[in-house]
Amino acid sequence: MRKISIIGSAGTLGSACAMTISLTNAADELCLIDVNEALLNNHIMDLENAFPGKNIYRGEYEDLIGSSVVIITAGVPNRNDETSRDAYLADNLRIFQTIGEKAASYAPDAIIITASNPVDILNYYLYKKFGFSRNQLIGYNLNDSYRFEWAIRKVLPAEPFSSNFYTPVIGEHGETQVPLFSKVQKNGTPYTFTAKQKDEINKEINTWFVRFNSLNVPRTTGWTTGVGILRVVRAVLDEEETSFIGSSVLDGEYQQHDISIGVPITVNKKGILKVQEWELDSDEQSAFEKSAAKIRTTLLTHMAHS
Ligand SMILES: NC(=O)c1ccc[n+]([C@@H]2O[C@H](COP(=O)([O-])OP(=O)(O)OC[C@H]3O[C@@H](n4cnc5c(N)ncnc54)[C@H](O)[C@@H]3O)[C@@H](O)[C@H]2O)c1
Repeated sequence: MRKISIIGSAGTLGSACAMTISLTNAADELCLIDVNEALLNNHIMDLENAFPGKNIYRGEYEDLIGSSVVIITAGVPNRNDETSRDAYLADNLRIFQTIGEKAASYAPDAIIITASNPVDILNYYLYKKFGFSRNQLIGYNLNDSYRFEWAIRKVLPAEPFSSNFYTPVIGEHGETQVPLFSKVQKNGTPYTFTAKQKDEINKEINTWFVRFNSLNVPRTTGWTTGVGILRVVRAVLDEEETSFIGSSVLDGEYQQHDISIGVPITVNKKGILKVQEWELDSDEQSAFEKSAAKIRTTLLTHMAHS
């Protein structure tokens, strides 16, 4: 019995995840939770018509019982004038106090996929405050790797759509993210970039968040995230091991402790089995260390008060 619950499911991300999951056979039961009852009922009336053979319903926190996977996309509304996801931290920490308590009491053994921002901090908060083990907690940051591929395709001349790219991004899900040019593969073969190409690709990545917000529409990236979270959900329901980048609480890997940050992880239905320790180029290593230092500073500033 594969029961998936989504907290924040009336929102852009949560409803997109409900849709992408419903399009597959990933869940036998989909429990949707949100404080915005009217909007959630609107989604449910729509989804149950689209998928009449599926068990999709509005739940309360008690209905988290029996969940194999809990996806958290709850958060305060997006604002267009922010340049950093950290701007939502204080408000979302308050929301996570309740969500963390409820998830820990009703679904203590579930795999928890957190998407709410800032994702590295909130994933670590769940670990530190509510007794989840680190293998249960995955912070969702795959959009960064998807965006790296998008930027590469934008910059490389006439790259056919049939080319298959592997484009991992580690570090913070934020301004200090680290695209791993040294690990990019095209059709399974390492790909080498010129310095100019790297600069152009970095520019696309580094200006993306501000450009997206400057459209002056408060909607976040529901489609990208719905696609990526489905991938993570399938991986954590499977006996087989899969690897991808996720934010994980570290315990000595990459010489880091007491933070959650984007790293390569191996997962299956038991959650995170292993953090893979890749050898990084020296510039990537120092960028990763800077990224970890930024997360640690934010944690020290905010967690002291929570
Ligand atoms: N990790 C990523 O890649 C990624 C990508 C996009 C957005 N995000 C983040 O995901 C979060 C959600 O984004 P969105 O666009 O779906 O926002 P949204 O405003 O559309 O939806 C958030 C939902 O959370 C609900 N909510 C608030 N407090 C709640 C609570 N205590 N319990 C249950 N539900 C609650 C709201 O009613 C709302 O429906 C934001 O923090 C956003 O920054 C992360």
